[in-house]
Amino acid sequence: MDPINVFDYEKLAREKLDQLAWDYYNGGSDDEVTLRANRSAFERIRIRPRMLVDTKNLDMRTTALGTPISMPVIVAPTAAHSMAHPDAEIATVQATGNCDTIFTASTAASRNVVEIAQAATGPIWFQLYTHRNLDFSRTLVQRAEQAGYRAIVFTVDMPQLGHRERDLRNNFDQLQQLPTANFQLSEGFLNPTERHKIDTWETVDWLKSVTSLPILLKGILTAEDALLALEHHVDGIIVSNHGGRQLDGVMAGIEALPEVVEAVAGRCEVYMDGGIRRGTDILKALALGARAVLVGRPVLWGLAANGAQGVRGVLEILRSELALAMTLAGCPNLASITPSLVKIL
Ligand SMILES: Cc1cc2nc3c(=O)[nH]c(=O)nc-3n(C[C@H](O)[C@H](O)[C@H](O)COP(=O)(O)O)c2cc1C
Ligand SMILES: CCCCCCC(=O)C(=O)O
Repeated sequence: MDPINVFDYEKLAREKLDQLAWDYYNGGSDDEVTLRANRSAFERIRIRPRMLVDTKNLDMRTTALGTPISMPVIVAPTAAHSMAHPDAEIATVQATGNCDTIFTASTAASRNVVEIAQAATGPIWFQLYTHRNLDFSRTLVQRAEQAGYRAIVFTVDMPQLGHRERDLRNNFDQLQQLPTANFQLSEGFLNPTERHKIDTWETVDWLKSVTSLPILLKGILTAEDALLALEHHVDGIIVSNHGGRQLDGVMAGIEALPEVVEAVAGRCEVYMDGGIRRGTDILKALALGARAVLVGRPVLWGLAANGAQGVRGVLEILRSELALAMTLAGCPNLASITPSLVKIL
């Protein structure tokens, strides 16, 4: 039977992936409290649907930093897609473009920034982890800009890798063993373990000085940091706990979203990720002020299950679930999805 929800893709991925890849993809840090919270927090938010609303001409199109997208769903940056499928990021970027939305390429992708751009069939963003050698990072960012990426997503929640016990038990040292391609782009091979360990707010200023692309900070969870992000003139914030893979015990993305949205007060775009698995999850995130959501693992499950077709299958399921949720909640368009649509228990 064809998958009818993204959890069906998760089961198919489980059958295809070896234990090491499965654990790397699906695992979180420490006790995985935050990983579970990313899902369970959605259950504490209930929808207040409106009846007898004309939703015949349902419209879920929006823009992300000015780029038109067909639905408020964007593909999150995730490392090393070659562990899921030999077509790797080439399949993912093409399937995402064919769904008319944005693909975010990870610094730790298994294909390099230029190859991914050349294969793209739609808009792309580039996610940055800085390198100890900031000249290398500058070159990477500028290469992304030249290759046609439309924004830089600077991930700020990883001064160091989280304590991922599944990977430790599998003897999987990500920093040494992840199949990454960008680190081989420059003068000779640069070891991916040579991450820049001292990102500070000055790094945001540095980034602004080396690119004219809009900058989003990914990994913000508090009003305090959202205000600092505004002081440093970012264009967008992605409320995220890195899929429960960094500091265990932090708030779920959906729990942190309202305080960030309130602090930002419309001064930049706010996105969220973590645990989005259903159209109703997307509806709740939009009601709490996200402009769009990002999805991580479900895309990897689709890729593992059936390459580009699987990625497209996952994104189309999310689209049709969101359409149904909007119809049943009486929301003909995204503007009609407001905080009054939800009640937090
Ligand atoms: C296997 C895996 C690899 C990831 N790699 C990156 C990465 O390279 N850069 C990054 O900013 N976030 C990375 N993330 C975090 C995602 O961008 C995103 O925040 C998270 O997966 C969202 O949660 P979800 O998987 O529940 O949708 C990764 C997540 C996973 C599961
Ligand atoms: C440059 C090597 C670090 C890769 C980390 C990938 C990642 O973000 C993850 O969550 O895993």
